[in-house]
Formats: sequence, structure tokens, C-alpha cells
Amino acid sequence: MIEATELTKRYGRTTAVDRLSFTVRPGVVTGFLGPNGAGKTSTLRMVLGLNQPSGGTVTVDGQPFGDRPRGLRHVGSLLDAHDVHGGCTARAHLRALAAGNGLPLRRVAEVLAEVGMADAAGRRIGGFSLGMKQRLGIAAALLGDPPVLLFDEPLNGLDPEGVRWLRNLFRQLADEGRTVLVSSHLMGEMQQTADELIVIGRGRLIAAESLREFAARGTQLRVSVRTPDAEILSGLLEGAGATVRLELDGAYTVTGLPADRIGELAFAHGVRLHELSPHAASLEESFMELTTQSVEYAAGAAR
Ligand SMILES: Nc1ncnc2c1ncn2[C@@H]1O[C@H](COP(=O)(O)OP(=O)(O)OP(=O)(O)O)[C@@H](O)[C@H]1O
Repeated sequence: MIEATELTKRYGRTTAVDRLSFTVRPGVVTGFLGPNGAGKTSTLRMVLGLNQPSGGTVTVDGQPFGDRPRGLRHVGSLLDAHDVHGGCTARAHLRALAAGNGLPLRRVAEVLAEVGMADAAGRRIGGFSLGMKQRLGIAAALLGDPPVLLFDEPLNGLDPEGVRWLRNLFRQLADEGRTVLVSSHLMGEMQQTADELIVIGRGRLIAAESLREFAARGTQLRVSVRTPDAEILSGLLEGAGATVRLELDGAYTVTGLPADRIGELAFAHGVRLHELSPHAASLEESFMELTTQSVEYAAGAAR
């Protein structure tokens, strides 16, 4: 389990992580989502003890991981797939990691096989594609058979087969009872990957809930309305806090009020409706909407 409490990271005048509190539970895949620059990498580095927080705390199974009492046996991570020595072979890289962490060398062949790289074991890393480097980084994360795993943008550079494979691997690791945290800036990637979501924007927590709950936020986000009494209805809806926009095809798009409230308001004032249809937003739209709000809020707060 990973627990962050009021976690904060400042770089000079930039606040990259801003009083962030969340819990990552074992047994599920947790997606760590936010637009570029939201503070995901900074947060993961603090979880791993690579960066010191400017404020707050983050613990792994109750203790700050910075002390590294069990190293790779406790937490495996993939932060930057390029952060490997190009002159080494894949096997030599993993053997050095295993030796440095007191792990049995037989694990090297096991993890290389697990990530589908047994045939590339003797090749120099410098000639690897990004996808192969990602697989090597994942092999390194698995080396110590750790109960906690962190992956920063691990789907980058993988082909569709690689993405499918990695999703299955995350699922399997979670089913084995491990804690699995996977970052991404793309909602679409997380849609089929994560059970739980932690969404951040500008270093702040926006949502921490299941994918299902997150998806439900998007339902009835927009409602299409057609009416011959547009002027009256617009006034009523705007009075109730909704936003009304006329579309090119003559329909009105209403946001900020659910379809049932719109129907009731219309009925109560004798307004005729020819259409009243809610549109569920895609997860990507919900994500964009939420993170855009956070950016606007942050910009407003800075003034
Ligand atoms: N070492 C550093 N020095 C100064 N500023 C930094 C440093 N590391 C990160 N930042 C800034 O902190 C903010 C958060 O960056 P971070 O890399 O944590 O975000 P991210 O969500 O991982 O983004 P991305 O998806 O682009 O990697 C950004 O504004 C970034 O420019």
C-alpha cells in the first residue's frame, strides 16, 4: 500500500506537487492520470525516495521507502526507459542490478523470458527500440519479485500487441495481490488498464475513485434540446445555472443541468419540448473537462 499525505514538491517557484493525499491499495491496478506537467513523475520519484518532499509524507507499507530496507525486493519501478547504459547487453544490465540488490542471478533469465526478451538477452541496449527498452525496464522492475510496482508512462513506444501484453501483465500482478501504480497522460490508455484512478492537475488531486465512478461523472454531461419556445426555455435554464448553446442544426446543447431537471422546468412553465436527449461524455471528455477546470482554477488562484 502507498499512502501520500499532503505531499508537496516545489522546485524554486514552481509547485510541482501541491498537498497531494491519496492511497494506492494492493490487488488492483491504479491509474495515475494527469496532463503533461501535472506532477506525476515528481510524485513517483518521492514515493521511491529519489526526491525529498518539500512538505508532507509518502509511505510504502507504512514506512518511507527512502531508507530502501529491501530495495528491489520491496518496490520495483520503471521511471525512464532511456535511463540505461547503451553499451551493456540486456543480460549484463540485469545481472548488475541483481548483484547490487542481493538477488539470485537466475532471476535474470526468468524476467527476460517474462517480458518476451529471452532472444535479445545478449544484444546491446544501445540498439534497442523504445518498446524494447520499455520491456527491459519492466524486466528490471520485476527482478526482485516485489509486492509494490510503479510504472511511469510504461505504454509509450509499445506496439498494439505490446500494449495488450502489458495490460495483461498489470492485471496478473494485481491479481497476485500486488500494489500496481501506472501513470499516463492519456485517459484512453487507462480506460482498459486501470480499476482505480488517481487524477491530478497542476499537482493537485482532482479525483481518486474507481474507473466506474469516474465514468459515471460523464453521463448526462450534455443534453440536446429542441423546442419552439427557445427564448423562454433558455431564460429558465440559465436562471437555474445551466449553460445553453445554439447548434448549427437548430438544437440547443445544455450543460450544467441533467435531462430530468430540464424536462421538469419545461413542464412547470408550459414549454413544449420536441427533443430532450442526454449524451454521455466519453471518459476522455470527462478527463479533459476535469483537468481543464483544475488548470483554470490554478491560474485564477495565482492572480
Ligand atoms: N527537476 C526539476 N526542476 C524544476 N522543475 C521541475 C523539475 N522536475 C519537474 N519540474 C516541473 O514540475 C512540474 C511537474 O513535472 P512532472 O514531470 O512531475 O510532471 P508529469 O505529470 O510527470 O509530466 P509529464 O507527463 O510531462 O512527464 C512541471 O512544471 C515541471 O516543469
